Amino acid sequence: MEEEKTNTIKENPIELAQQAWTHLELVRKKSPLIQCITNFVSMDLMANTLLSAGASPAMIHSVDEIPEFTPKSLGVCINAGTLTPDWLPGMKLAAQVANQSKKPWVLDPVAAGGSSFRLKACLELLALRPSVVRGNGSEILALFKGSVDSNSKGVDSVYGSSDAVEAAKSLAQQSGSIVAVSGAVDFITDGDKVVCVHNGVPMLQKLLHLDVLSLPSYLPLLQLIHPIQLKRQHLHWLSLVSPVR
Ligand SMILES: Nc1ncnc2c1ncn2[C@@H]1O[C@H](COP(=O)(O)OP(=O)(O)O)[C@@H](O)[C@H]1O
Ligand SMILES: Cc1ncsc1CCOP(=O)(O)O
Repeated sequence: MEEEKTNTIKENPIELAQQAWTHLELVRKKSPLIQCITNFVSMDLMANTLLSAGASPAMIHSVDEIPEFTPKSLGVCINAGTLTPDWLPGMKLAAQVANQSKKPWVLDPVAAGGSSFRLKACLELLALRPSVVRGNGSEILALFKGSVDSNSKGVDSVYGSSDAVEAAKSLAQQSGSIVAVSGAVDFITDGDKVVCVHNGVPMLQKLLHLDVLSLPSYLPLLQLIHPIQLKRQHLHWLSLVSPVR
């Protein structure tokens, strides 16, 4: 059904696995620096996951350091999970410095539809044109509609990922970002093509930050693989290197 509605891409799984391995080896060889501005809940896990991939994480969020530090990183991950007003300027500055230094950055708009403050902050970050936006169905729909969801359950989604595919495509077209929606099927779109990743495990809904689309910290690593521009086929390897699958 989803595949009929969307302009989906069929990939050769063996070729993808080979590419994924090559990419992982490259990450291990280069050990790139990834800056993360993320939530207090999964901060440790994000750092350890990046280390396990072979990267070098740095949880650095002070506006006093970002102008010097962000250009040294390969890419930046910005997660709004435990957002407070005092962290927002650092997030915005890191996004701007990343753009100026042509470094990719990923926006994880956690619980974007949960409150007016959070929604406004996530929309302001979205306006800074992230390379990748990664959210669950509720988060992507909230960004697309630009409205708070009265049914919001905070960080959990009240919609399936397939409910948000068209919103993700429109969001990608409007923002110029690659948009990834997690759920029973993970969808990744550049606004035209849609990659469907069918290897979800229900248990992953009950774990924080252990699935690949919930590992936005991995996404800047893709800059190593394609130094010019993040491409949707490079996102596919992420589905193959999850620590849980
Ligand atoms: N119903 C499901 N069946 C199988 N896998 C799922 C299901 N829901 C989520 N997943 C898996 O869990 C991952 C995390 O999805 P999700 O729970 O939407 O993320 P988040 O923690 O950001 O809300 C997905 O990428 C997918 O692999
Ligand atoms: C439970 C919770 N509350 C605020 S952020 C958060 C965790 C979000 O998890 P992730 O970092 O995987 O998006």
